[in-house]
Amino acid sequence: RKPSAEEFKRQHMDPDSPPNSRPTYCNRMMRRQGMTKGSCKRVNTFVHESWATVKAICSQRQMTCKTTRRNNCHKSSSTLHITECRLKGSSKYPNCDYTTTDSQKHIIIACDGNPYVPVHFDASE
Ligand SMILES: Nc1ncnc2c1ncn2[C@@H]1O[C@H](C(=O)NS(=O)(=O)C[C@H]2[C@@H](O)[C@H](n3ccc(=O)[nH]c3=O)O[C@@H]2CO)[C@@H](O)[C@H]1O
Repeated sequence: RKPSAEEFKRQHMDPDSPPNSRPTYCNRMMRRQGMTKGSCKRVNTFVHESWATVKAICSQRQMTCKTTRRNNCHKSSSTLHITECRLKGSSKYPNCDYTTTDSQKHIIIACDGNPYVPVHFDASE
């Protein structure tokens, strides 16, 4: 599927819920957002900030992406509230079982298109 802002929002935006360290958050959200169909997505980060805040990262200085050699990545100037979901080793499809880890980290996203908007979550640090 072509990466798009809508795809980014579906996979990575959860502005309405505060950082959520309930252990079931990831199991619920990964299913609700459609990332456990066909296979269990291994790693996924949800960002508990507004779309305006995340969109604004695209105007930060561009940098080389961590996961590709493209240079349309941008790092947030401040740390953001995120929840990282990581598939447990013991998890067996279709029961996708995730760890839920809250943190406040800088995020690195790729932006594309006109308007120039977030399309890919690259990394956090
Ligand atoms: N520069 C670009 N510019 C424009 N587009 C670009 C660019 N780069 C890729 N795409 C496209 O994006 C699409 C895509 O899904 N890429 S993905 O690497 O698999 C996404 C990762 C991420 O969702 C998740 N993850 C990972 C770490 C973490 O901390 N948190 C976390 O959530 O895991 C996934 C796998 O790592 C794909 O179509 C690719 O072509």
